[in-house]
Amino acid sequence: MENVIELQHVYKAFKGFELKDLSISVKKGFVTGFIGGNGAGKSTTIKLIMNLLKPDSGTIAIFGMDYKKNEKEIKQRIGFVFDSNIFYENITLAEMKKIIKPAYRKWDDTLFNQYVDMFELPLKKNLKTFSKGMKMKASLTIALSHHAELIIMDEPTSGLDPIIRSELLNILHNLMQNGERTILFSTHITTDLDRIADYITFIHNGQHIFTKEYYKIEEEFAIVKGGTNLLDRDTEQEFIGIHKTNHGFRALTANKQRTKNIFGDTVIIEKPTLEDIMLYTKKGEERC
Ligand SMILES: Nc1ncnc2c1ncn2[C@@H]1O[C@H](COP(=O)(O)OP(=O)(O)OP(=O)(O)O)[C@@H](O)[C@H]1O
Repeated sequence: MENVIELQHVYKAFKGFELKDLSISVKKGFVTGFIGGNGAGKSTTIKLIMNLLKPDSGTIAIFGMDYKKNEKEIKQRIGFVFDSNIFYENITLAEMKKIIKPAYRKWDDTLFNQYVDMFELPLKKNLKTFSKGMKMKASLTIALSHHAELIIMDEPTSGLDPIIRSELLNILHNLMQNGERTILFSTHITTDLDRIADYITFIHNGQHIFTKEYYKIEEEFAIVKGGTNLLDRDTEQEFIGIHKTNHGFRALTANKQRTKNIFGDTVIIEKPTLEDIMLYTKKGEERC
């Protein structure tokens, strides 16, 4: 399967933060949900992927190409759906289009007008009067109007109400039907990914924890509940993180089958959410 994005051993340091040896790939034709808590390094990774930041070491290939030689070609094929605050606010959407259109070889006015109609966006109103949801749709319209093959979205649903979020997720779902498009979608609203993500990439504290097909996460990981009498130094090692109360424990395992073999019927095993995986990974780290 073709990788549209490939990071190999990428290292980037800021004062007090490091992205460490990040090797991740994003597969063509799928939606990859990019998750991690606040400050995990999602935006930094996206900036590296967009060439808005340079890695200290390691390599980044987009569509198999390198930014040093092929920046223009790569940028033609990416649509970046950014945080609404980056918009030039004192112009209309029609004026915005005029500025952006000449930069793209494949700009398509018909498509632009179709999305403007579909999203019910006003062309002649100042962008600063747009709501967050409208800004998101305007940003997506621009990405789609130049036939972007790779759409990168940094926290696209944050700050949107549930109705607009749901609408956006439906739009993204429909966009994926031709199999040619790839979406990388960073979020900490993990429930949004239930509906559209094929793969999940999880980073924590600047480190890549895993990239997995969504359905495999549910096959491999599990929430385990039982009495604290079952816990000792050895059994605790089975879990990524444990939460103990007076009544018992709740823990996360990355090996559901092994946990079943060890604990049998003495524990309750449940399906984890992505939020559980993020929370217990943090808990596990605190325990160390
Ligand atoms: N230009 C910069 N200079 C110095 N430190 C930075 C810079 N950009 C990001 N950082 C730091 O890098 C860390 C990771 O930030 P980043 O924005 O990548 O995280 P994130 O996963 O996107 O978080 P959030 O979900 O809160 O947006 C943070 O500690 C942040 O303060």
